[in-house]
Amino acid sequence: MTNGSRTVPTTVVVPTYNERDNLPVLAGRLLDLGVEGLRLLVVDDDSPDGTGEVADKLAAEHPDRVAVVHREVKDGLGRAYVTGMGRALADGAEVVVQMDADLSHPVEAVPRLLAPLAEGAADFVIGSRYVPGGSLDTSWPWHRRALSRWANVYVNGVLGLGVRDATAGFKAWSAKALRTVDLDSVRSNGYSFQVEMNHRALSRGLRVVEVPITFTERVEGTSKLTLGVQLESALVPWRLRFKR
Ligand SMILES: Nc1nc2c(ncn2[C@@H]2O[C@H](COP(=O)(O)OP(=O)(O)O[C@H]3O[C@H](CO)[C@@H](O)[C@H](O)[C@@H]3O)[C@@H](O)[C@H]2O)c(=O)[nH]1
Repeated sequence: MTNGSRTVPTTVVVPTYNERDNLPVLAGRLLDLGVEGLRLLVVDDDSPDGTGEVADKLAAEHPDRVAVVHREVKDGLGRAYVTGMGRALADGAEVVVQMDADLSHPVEAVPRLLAPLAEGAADFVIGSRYVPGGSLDTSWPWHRRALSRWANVYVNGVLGLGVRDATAGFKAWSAKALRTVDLDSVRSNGYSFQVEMNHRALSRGLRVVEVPITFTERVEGTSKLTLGVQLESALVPWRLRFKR
């Protein structure tokens, strides 16, 4: 990303667990975007399918553009993001993008997520399925569609965030915004991580813009959505509301 004539160091953080077939496709498309200063940071949790080795190979092929953090056990999406975002900031990133490895988030939309940050119009940007122009792949299972819609109504009802896609996992953050949310004290680990990040950011006065994206159902691999993640998601908005 550039700001005037200056290249802005931009890191895309991608958590992976069993994404062997998806990761090389995602990496290739990200590196081919033509976004100046863009790097990829993979956070892998010792995936049994060998995703970590695939990531190491990508890093060896693109030493200036791809890096890998290996964690020893599967420890959840939220903590993977906290680790990856912290590392990106420590390495000098001024903008951090978060996205899934499974190609459900459209790679070509990354520049549209970066634009409001470059223009100074937002502190963080949500790739949103629920603003005009955004959409959900019709092949997403009906129960996931219903759960996603319901989660947004629920979260906004409890917390009044005022964002249309409160659980979205495709976002771009300025470094200042990530420092303001105080990553190290984030507690949520499933997709309520997204809710907690929004809540922290908005309650600290940060500005958000939602840009429309089309969310596509993954082709390879499986979702890691568990009952535990869903229960956490039901409880987290209340914990945040009463600040416990
Ligand atoms: N390192 C690591 N990565 C993980 C873990 N669990 C999941 N991931 C990675 O996190 C990404 C998202 O995981 P999925 O399991 O595919 O997510 P999902 O259920 O489809 O949920 C997506 O949509 C939700 C909104 O509907 C989002 O809230 C969520 O963040 C994600 O984008 C993938 O790249 C996956 O490999 C983990 O424990 N550790």
